Amino acid sequence: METMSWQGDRLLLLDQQKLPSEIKQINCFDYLAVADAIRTMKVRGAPAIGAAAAFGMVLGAMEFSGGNVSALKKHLEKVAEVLLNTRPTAVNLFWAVKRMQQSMSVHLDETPAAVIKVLEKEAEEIFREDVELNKKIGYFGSKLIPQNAAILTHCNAGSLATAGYGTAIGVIRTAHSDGKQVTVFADETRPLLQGARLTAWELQEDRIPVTLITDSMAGYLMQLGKIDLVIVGADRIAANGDVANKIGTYSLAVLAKAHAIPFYVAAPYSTIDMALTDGSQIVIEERDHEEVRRIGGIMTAPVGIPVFNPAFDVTTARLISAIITDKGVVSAPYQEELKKITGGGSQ
Ligand SMILES: CSC[C@@H](O)[C@@H](O)C(=O)COP(=O)(O)O
Repeated sequence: METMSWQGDRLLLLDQQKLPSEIKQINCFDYLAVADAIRTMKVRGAPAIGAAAAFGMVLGAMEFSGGNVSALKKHLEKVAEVLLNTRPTAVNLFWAVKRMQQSMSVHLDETPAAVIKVLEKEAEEIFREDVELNKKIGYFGSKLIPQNAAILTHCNAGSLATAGYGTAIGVIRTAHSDGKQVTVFADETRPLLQGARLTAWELQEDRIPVTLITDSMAGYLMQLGKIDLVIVGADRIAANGDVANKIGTYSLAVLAKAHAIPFYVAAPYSTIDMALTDGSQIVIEERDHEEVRRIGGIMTAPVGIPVFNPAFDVTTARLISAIITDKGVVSAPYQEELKKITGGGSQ
């Protein structure tokens, strides 16, 4: 089942809040619905958020009536602001919206209808390109995966988190199809259980062997020698190689280092933010405290108990064995290599 599909007049999204107990699709007929789906994590995962926002820009443009192209451009600045204010950490969102705005900048002497067509083509290209990038990440990453490897992953960096195929899960998927007999341990990923609800489901659907563990079991499994490597996705990679990813990723990287286990990050170029010199500059989203007080909507803590709920953390570059990108595998020192991958540009 596809994460999203563009229907010409609306964006169809697989509602990831409902998975795996319900397979439900939602129609987004306007950009506000797309913004809401991103904010409420019906669509989530850095590249998927970027692609959804690109289609949100198209829907925003389609809602524009009357006026010339410069009025459309102004209207789209408002649309972009709404989309960009949904979630702060994944840079792919900012990258995709900026790319959409740039795509129209060379068509400003055309009619609004023609510009809307340009925007639609660009969003479709962002979507198509993401699948292609993931397959390249899979190709480069699979070479790092030994035969019979037991792989630990966190959150969901699979086809659900992207336009398709996945980044970290894309590497696992390629290694599996290369005949490497891999087995996966999926962290459940509190508080929203992307590992339990999404990764476990996605891998089971694809018949890739997967065992679910709670987040706190990872260290014990490493101590028992049951994990050969860790691979995760990323929401934003700073110029020095520091990586923001789902909360809990940093703890895994520290554990992996303590047990001398390789710790890999897989991400496309659109996740690299050369404008930030290091991870301390990454804005970490803090989400609703009820997400921690409840599991699956059921209260598991005293009413009103103080909570801290950062959705991401930053793993320092020195803990990362290598970053697997669509242009190849890079290792420390990261700055020069990441610059080459992005062409030196910032988002
Ligand atoms: C290819 S997805 C990479 C990351 O976006 C993923 O690991 C992650 O942290 C997702 O967080 P989420 O809060 O579910 O959007």
